[in-house]
Amino acid sequence: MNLTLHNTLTNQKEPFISVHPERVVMYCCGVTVYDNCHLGHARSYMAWDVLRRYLKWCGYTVRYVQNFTDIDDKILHRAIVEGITMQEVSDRYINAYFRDIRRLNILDADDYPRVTEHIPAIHQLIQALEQQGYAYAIDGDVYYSVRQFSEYGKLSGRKLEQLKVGAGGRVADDTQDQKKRDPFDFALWKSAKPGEPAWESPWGLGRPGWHIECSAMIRARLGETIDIHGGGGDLVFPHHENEIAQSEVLTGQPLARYWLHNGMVTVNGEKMSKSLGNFTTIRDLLDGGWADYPEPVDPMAVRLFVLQGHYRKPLDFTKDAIVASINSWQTLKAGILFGNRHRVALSSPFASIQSSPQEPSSEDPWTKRFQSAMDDDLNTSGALAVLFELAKALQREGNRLVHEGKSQSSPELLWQQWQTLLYLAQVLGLEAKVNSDTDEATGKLDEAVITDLIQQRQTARKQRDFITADDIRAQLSAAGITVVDQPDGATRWHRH
Ligand SMILES: Nc1ncnc2c1ncn2[C@@H]1O[C@H](COP(=O)(O)OP(=O)(O)OP(=O)(O)O)[C@@H](O)[C@H]1O
Ligand SMILES: [Zn+2]
Repeated sequence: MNLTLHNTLTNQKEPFISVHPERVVMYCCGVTVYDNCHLGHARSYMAWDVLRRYLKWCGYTVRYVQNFTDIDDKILHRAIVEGITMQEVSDRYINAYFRDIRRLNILDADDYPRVTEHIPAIHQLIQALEQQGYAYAIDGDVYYSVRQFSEYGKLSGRKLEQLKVGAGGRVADDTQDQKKRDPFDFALWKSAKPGEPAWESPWGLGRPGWHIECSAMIRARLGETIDIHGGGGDLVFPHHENEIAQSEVLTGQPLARYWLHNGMVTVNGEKMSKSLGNFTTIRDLLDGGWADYPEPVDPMAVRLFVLQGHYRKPLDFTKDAIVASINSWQTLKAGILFGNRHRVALSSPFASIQSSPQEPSSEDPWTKRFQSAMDDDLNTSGALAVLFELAKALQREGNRLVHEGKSQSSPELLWQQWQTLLYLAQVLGLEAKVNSDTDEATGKLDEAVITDLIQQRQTARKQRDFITADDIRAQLSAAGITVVDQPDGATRWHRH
């Protein structure tokens, strides 16, 4: 196990060593649930999903917790506009979060704490800070006294003197800010304004500030020190800096050993964000609702788009980049479905396809290269290069099978390469679902494979390569598919 991860705290790549040798505890800041998720959110959660899958493959038991911010000015604003409660807004967008994020094959977290469920834990933490002189209350508001924490700024590398006054985060409020003893202080608890949802507290009716929620939820659900804390790079300051300040002054322990931050998805160089209005939702992208490319995009192509870049770097969202990923996915998918497509021709090891692929040996050269790329701070583009090489090698053999009736490598070797491809692709969450109506025992082709073959045949016909076109027709016919060319140039098919 040689995993190195870039730690924002030290600004360098460090060997990963967990607190407990077999377990990894991870927390990542979740979404504020007032709207549908966009591609920026998808990128963040995909990065942690890949890290989690990789850690599991490395043999760790991973506990992964991700919160939902369900108290926030933006949620409240939406509730007022729609004439519904804050909880109705957050419930709706929590459901939407699951609907969208699961389509991208991002695994569910082990736990999704919500702020509204942690009000007592938040009170306890604020009280402890107050008792020890790190927080003070004024007129029902409570503030963290930043100058009391000598290490403030250690994550972002900023010195207090350089900080912009009033950068308290998105919960900052002008009138309340005027009460602070020091402009750098930030709100832990905010007194209720008329008509706002509010909770009883030792300081009167109010609601928590934004930063305190993560400190309180980590403490309540995971303890004093976790292994990995993740989030977008835009959260380093002030959010994560404040989380450290709130938690570490009390425990004297690091809140997290490794702080990981993903780069932003950008549009023309600017962060994709709801507030800037330059966002594309996951849903629109997957359902053909993106004006630049009004066709449904395969969720796996979106995954490829994200994983082709390094998680720490900015990722510019353009039509060209998405189209390139759609095409790359076709290549990888053909490799992933190699066994399903050629099982009849290859018979023996392909006769019974298992539902989960066989784990490759650690001595396998493809696997070693994949692993060393991933060990290098999750170099997913390097890992993908290995998958593409495997897919292309299989594709060449597939073509031989179709054209020459036999492959160059033995079916056993092809089986092994194919299993390695399937297995490693799954470590990155890349899977081509075989339709449920596929009858694997009889070797029937599933729809994705058929459509793919028909597309290949159409391309061959356009290029006047009628031998390949006829081969594909024969292959489909052998699998029980009749191909009918329509007068308008389209091709239909049915099972015979
Ligand atoms: N454009 C983006 N690229 C990458 N990560 C992002 C992007 N936008 C948000 N994130 C990350 O997604 C997670 C949840 O974000 P959150 O709900 O706080 O959204 P946000 O930053 O307020 O976005 P918005 O301004 O669009 O509402 C955070 O870790 C955040 O850093
Ligand atoms: Zn957080």
